[in-house]
Amino acid sequence: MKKGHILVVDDNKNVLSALKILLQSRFGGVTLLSSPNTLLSTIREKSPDVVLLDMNFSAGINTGNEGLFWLGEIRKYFPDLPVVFITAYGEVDLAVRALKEGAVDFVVKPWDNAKLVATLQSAMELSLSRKEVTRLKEKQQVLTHTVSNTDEFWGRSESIKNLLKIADKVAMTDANVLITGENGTGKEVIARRIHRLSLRASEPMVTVDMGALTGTLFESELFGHIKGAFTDARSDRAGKIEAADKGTLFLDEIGNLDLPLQAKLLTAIQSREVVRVGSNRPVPVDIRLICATNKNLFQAVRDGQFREDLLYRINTIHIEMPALRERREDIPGLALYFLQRFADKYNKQGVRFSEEALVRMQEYNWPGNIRELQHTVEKAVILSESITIGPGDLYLGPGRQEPIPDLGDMTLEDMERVMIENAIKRNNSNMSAVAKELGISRPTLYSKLKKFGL
Ligand SMILES: Nc1ncnc2c1ncn2[C@@H]1O[C@H](COP(=O)(O)OP(=O)(O)OP(=O)(O)O)[C@@H](O)[C@H]1O
Repeated sequence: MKKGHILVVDDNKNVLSALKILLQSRFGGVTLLSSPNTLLSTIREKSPDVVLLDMNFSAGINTGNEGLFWLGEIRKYFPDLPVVFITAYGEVDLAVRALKEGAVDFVVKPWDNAKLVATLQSAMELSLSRKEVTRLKEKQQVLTHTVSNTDEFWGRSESIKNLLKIADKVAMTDANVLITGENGTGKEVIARRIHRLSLRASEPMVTVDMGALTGTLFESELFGHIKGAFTDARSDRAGKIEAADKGTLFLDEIGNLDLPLQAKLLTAIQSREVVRVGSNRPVPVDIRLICATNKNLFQAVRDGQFREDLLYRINTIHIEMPALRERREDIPGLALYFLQRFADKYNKQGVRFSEEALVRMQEYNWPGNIRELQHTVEKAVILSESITIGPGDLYLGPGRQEPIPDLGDMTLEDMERVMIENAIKRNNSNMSAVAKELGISRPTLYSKLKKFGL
């Protein structure tokens, strides 16, 4: 399919008609202008992807100043719109000046058709990727402004108060932050809060889930690629690191990154530059890095699975999210917060918890943490037939409400092991059910089984 819209500005009628014939068979649309006087209003009206601009318009004057003037105007009002100059033979010095002032390329008259089309096509790809970045930034701004403080509820426990104090203080700096903690403890929520309170809040926070992609695709997702770098690379594309320029890059599940990519990421962080796949041209980037993981990266370093120098780079400030069972005093507040939210969403105003339901929630261990509490409350609001949600409406399952055993001298690891062993027994070794009950993914469960030799 033909795509892209080219605006051609040249005072020579013959040039215009020749270009029209050539370009309309290759691009989605062509607009011709014989004088630049209405250039800005035409751009506003037609939204072209590329402007092909002559350097001289007044008869007898060939200083190129007119072209440069109009280039300046376009850059002022439409900074993302690529401009390609068309110059007379012998004006190459002038064209070089135009490149310095922001034109993306130039072609010399009389032009070679194939070369001209190729030049416009790559300018158009540039235009599309600039538009994509702008779109992402705008979208992010909308998100940043619609997520207000009321979308967070933290609680009053000492551990949470201390954590928020550190997070809010570090937000204003550009320090890299590592957030660790079990699944569902709010690592992403705290990352968003740090971004929102930072000086970069009007720029995007770009999230990359390091567990979702592998190999070249992943590398290109992070670093971008140039056309032809691999089979599916049909055009130049900026990666997520470039898209986060001037904003925050949130790398979720950083513990899943393999060693070769850890080395590339480290180089990018140290040099503050990225090199797109297939290119050797570094592009400068200005990012604030926030990483999250549920893995113990210090252990991963000892096991040779994570680079120590990278860990040292990403954890200038380390925030450890407490598990919900370690701050039980916050459970009722969080439950009521979610109750209010879902009562509004499902139009069940007036719905409330019975005393027993609140006690049961406070005693329960919440292996899936806040995410599990949120789902439990949502399900209860949807399914409960009375205005009062009782313990039975929480569907926490009999196995999950066992009294907390006397922990004696047990370490955190011992407890984890016992929890896994009990869950395996309860679920007759059905590993999907075990993972679900514990609120962790199957790969996480298997790596824990391996670790404990179960
Ligand atoms: N302080 C909070 N206030 C309100 N909701 C929260 C809070 N913390 C977490 N949540 C909710 O709990 C869910 C899990 O939070 P989040 O995704 O931030 O956890 P996570 O630790 O990043 O999880 P994972 O490790 O599984 O990616 C989300 O739906 C989030 O909205």
